[in-house]
Amino acid sequence: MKTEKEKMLAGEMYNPSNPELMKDRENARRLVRMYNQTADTEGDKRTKLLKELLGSTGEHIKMEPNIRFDYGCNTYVGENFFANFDCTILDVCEVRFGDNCMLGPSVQIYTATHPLHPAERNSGKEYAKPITFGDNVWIGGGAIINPGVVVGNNVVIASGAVVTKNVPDNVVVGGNPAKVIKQIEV
Ligand SMILES: CC(=O)SCCNC(=O)CCNC(=O)[C@H](O)C(C)(C)COP(=O)(O)OP(=O)(O)OC[C@H]1O[C@@H](n2cnc3c(N)ncnc32)[C@H](O)[C@@H]1OP(=O)(O)O
Repeated sequence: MKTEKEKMLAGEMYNPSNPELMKDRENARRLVRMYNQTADTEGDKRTKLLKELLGSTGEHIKMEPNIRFDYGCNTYVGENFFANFDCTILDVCEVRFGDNCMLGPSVQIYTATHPLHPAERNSGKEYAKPITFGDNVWIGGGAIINPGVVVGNNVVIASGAVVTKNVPDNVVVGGNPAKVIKQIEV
């Protein structure tokens, strides 16, 4: 039989009050709190904390405080990752970034979701869908990425976009819901 954690990562309905999951979230909050209390002069400490918090990182990673994660360990970032202030990643399912990805301020990435039917939602059970980004993705400030979205390579997501569907390679998308604004010749 699957554990609640295995169900969660598989995108199935799971119980978030499960003790193992609560412990994982407490650990993430501890590391996030330490990170958000660091000074700008403590670059090495920030890198060390991010490497402890996240599932994996490249050599070069920078995130401006404050950061927020549900688990941290379910987020995997490639080489040269940068996130500006106030990045929120609800990584109930996996969030994966390729290389050279850059996030503007207040970007929000939500794998977490809930049943639409009120009786099912009120049961307390919930589920999530993974989110994936290719290489060379720039996400503008205030963009929201919804559960289950797959973003291609060489993509620009305009500021304030709400991305609800998959995004192909080499495009700029923007708006709510986000649509292709222009192609990028690569
Ligand atoms: C890592 C960091 O810290 S980044 C710092 C934070 N900075 C940002 O978040 C800025 C993000 N930049 C943007 O959103 C820009 O608008 C870009 C990069 C997406 C597009 O820039 P450009 O290629 O110069 O596009 P341009 O200004 O020519 O606009 C093209 C069309 O898209 C529309 N558009 C531009 N930005 C947006 C937007 N954020 N949302 C919706 N539509 C937009 C324009 O109105 C225009 O529409 P039209 O053709 O009907 O007139």
